[in-house]
Amino acid sequence: MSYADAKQVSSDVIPVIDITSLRDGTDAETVARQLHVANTGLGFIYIKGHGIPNELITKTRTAAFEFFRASPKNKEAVRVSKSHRGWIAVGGAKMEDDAKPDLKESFVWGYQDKTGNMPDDHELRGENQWPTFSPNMENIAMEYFEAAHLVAHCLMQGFALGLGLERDFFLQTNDAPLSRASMVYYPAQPEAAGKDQFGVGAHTDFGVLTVLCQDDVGGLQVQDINGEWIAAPPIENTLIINVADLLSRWTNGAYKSTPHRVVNRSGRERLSLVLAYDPNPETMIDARDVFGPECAPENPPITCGDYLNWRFAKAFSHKKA
Ligand SMILES: O=C(O)CCC(=O)C(=O)O
Ligand SMILES: [Fe+2]
Repeated sequence: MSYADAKQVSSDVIPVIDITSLRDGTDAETVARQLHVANTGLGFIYIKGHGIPNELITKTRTAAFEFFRASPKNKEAVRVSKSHRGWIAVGGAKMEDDAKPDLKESFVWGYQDKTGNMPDDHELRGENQWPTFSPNMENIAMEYFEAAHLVAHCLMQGFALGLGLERDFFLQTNDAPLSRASMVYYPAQPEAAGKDQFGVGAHTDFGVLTVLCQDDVGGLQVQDINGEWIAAPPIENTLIINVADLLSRWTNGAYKSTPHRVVNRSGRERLSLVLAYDPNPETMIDARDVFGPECAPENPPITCGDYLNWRFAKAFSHKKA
């Protein structure tokens, strides 16, 4: 296998779990058990029965393409702010200090209340930067944000049940989430870009849970426990979700946050909708709350907000400015 290739494996390595009966409550326990097994294994799952309407996905993707195809000058007007809202041009993100910048651009937005305001309680909060050239963007993006949050909430409830906790254990401070949503555009990666060029270099996700809506192009790869890269090809009508670092910390390493990367060799452009779900910034991440006072946490307790500040400062050049 040449560099940056990935093994094609059978579908049970990355399980497919239908969450319909968790969403409607008809058999939450069975789904919770399946989620628990998957999270203590690879930590990546295809989710069926997620409930995000296809039409919403389609219109969000259309808005995203309209945005990325706009002129650099127009996109410049919403260039990413210090609070991580807006357009991140190619070169704005890299996953390792000495890596080539990722070959992607993205548009990032976050929670706002029904009147369009957002709390001013954390460095990673700020006005969403809606492009004036795309008047529908705000409504569509916020509709998608809410729909993806319903999936995240449902999954967090399943995880809590799987861990033997109260269903809403992970959702106690959750009314103004620190989550970020992104539209991520990967141009077709030219062969000449070199073998150390990735759409997104190998990384684990920072926060609690990632809800990914990929398209039919492919290119996502996940590292298995032996260090081998395996392909996570598109499966129609599924989302991919993965445990991120803060949930791994919350569960004292029982849930796995697994490295992944994107190599878009398809010759086609690729577009993902990504929700990096996190609860409110004040949420205390302490494994003793999950496993009881006798648990010896591998990491000291930290708030969600402090943890994300630390991770962001490392990863994004606009936060280093
Ligand atoms: O686009 C994808 O398939 C993955 C994106 C990703 O890993 C991320 O945004 O953290
Ligand atoms: Fe990721």
